[in-house]
Amino acid sequence: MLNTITEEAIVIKNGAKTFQTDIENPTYVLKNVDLSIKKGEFYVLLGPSGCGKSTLLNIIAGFLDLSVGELHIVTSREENRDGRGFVFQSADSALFPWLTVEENISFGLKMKKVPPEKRKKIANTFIKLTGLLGHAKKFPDNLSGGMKQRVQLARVLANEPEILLMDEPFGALDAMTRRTMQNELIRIWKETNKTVIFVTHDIQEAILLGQKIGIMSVGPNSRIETAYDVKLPYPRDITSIDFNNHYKQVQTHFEDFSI
Ligand SMILES: Nc1ncnc2c1ncn2[C@@H]1O[C@H](COP(=O)(O)OP(=O)(O)OP(=O)(O)O)[C@@H](O)[C@H]1O
Repeated sequence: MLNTITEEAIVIKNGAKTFQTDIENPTYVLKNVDLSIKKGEFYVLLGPSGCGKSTLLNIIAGFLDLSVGELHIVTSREENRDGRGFVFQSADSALFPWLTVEENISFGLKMKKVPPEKRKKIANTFIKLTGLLGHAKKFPDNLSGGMKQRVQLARVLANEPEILLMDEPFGALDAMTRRTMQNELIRIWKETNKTVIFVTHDIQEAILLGQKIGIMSVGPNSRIETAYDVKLPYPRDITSIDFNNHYKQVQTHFEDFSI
């Protein structure tokens, strides 16, 4: 069963972003971006390299501001920023190598002055959820790429964000580990009911994961050209005829350039 979708969690109206200042006619990376993501939805941002996917994700994360337009984030937190958790492509640069798996996962809780016993309990919950049982006392250097990405995900989840922002989180993993992590992410999303925004330039990954795919046009002036619904049940079979039909339909948006 798909997660229940009831209301909007993220809305962008007529958004634009330029990194240029002090000129009269700036070049916009993003222009006329309209986006609406429902609470509990798994939304994939798909587009060619350099079109502005990470820029858009960073705007939703609050790391960057829109130059033009409106961004609305709806979470139940007093500080909306607390409602958002960001998973980076590289776990190596996100994790602290001098802390164990458990310490990495509970780091944010320690910063929030959560008492040690409660920290341990929360860390254990997410160690279990992300399949890290038996690895709590290890250091990141002694883990595989997939395990490190699990730790990063567990650390983000331990802060209980309502919105999970993921920037090509499996891009650096080998093909088999990547497939395992994709399946794990779907399981975790279903168990936790988060809103997920997932960036990729891989059409197959987009169809495998997303309920909706925001297909971005080539930059500059990139926008969400189409919000494409993937009405396939999970887990999805990449060898099925239905999957292949979706693939062909999405691919038509990218026929003029390689993504
Ligand atoms: N801080 C910055 N200052 C200036 N230009 C930037 C900055 N960040 C991104 N850009 C430019 O914005 C455009 C979009 O970059 P972005 O990284 O968002 O694209 P992307 O779609 O995520 O690319 P990729 O798939 O290759 O990671 C690029 O032309 C990039 O050079």
